[in-house]
Amino acid sequence: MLTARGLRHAYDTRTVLDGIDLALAPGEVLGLGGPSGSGKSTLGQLLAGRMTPQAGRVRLDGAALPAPAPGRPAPVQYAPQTAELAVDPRWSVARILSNGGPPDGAALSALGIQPGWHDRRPSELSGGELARVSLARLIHPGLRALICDEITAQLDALEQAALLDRLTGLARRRGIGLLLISHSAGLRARYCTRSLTLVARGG
Ligand SMILES: Nc1ncnc2c1ncn2[C@@H]1O[C@H](COP(=O)(O)OP(=O)(O)OP(=O)(O)O)[C@@H](O)[C@H]1O
Repeated sequence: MLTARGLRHAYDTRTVLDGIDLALAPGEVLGLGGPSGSGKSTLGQLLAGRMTPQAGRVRLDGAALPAPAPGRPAPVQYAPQTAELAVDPRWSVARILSNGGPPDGAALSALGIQPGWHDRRPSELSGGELARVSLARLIHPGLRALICDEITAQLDALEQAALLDRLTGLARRRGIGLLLISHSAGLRARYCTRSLTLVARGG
């Protein structure tokens, strides 16, 4: 179980999040909405340990998130909106997929990663294919929670459904908690068992 208690975060003097509590159970698909600038990406990065909250704490099964180490991928991963910016454009798909350790074969097959893509560069994939590769590189046997930050915002409806059907199925089978950050209430209603909404803070 990934939990957050009393999270607070400010950029300079501007408080973006304050008093945020959240729990993400294994295999749960939880939605996170809220207006632009309300702090969804900030919260996602705090939950994945990419930033440290100025107050409050994030815990995985009651313990602090482990520090990243070579050969030990983080149990909570953050998938950003723009897959192109998350991968090295000079690398082959095979290299991208094996960068954090041996590729997780079952995850590759669940996400529909084709062997024929392995020798290609990111620019030689469609947006939907690259989004799948970008997600697959984050999935490993020890993954407990995946924070998905508007990962389908740049995809058409068919690609969006193909990716989210595959990803939510995999997460439920493996007991991976998914946080789906999305502006789309329809998407959250379709894929999430429940949804939280951040409100914009003044000033
Ligand atoms: N590194 C930063 N330095 C200063 N301010 C930042 C930084 N990152 C985000 N902010 C500000 O914090 C607020 C929350 O940003 P955040 O990206 O978390 O919101 P969001 O809800 O994800 O927005 P969107 O839906 O548009 O992606 C915004 O006003 C943003 O300008």
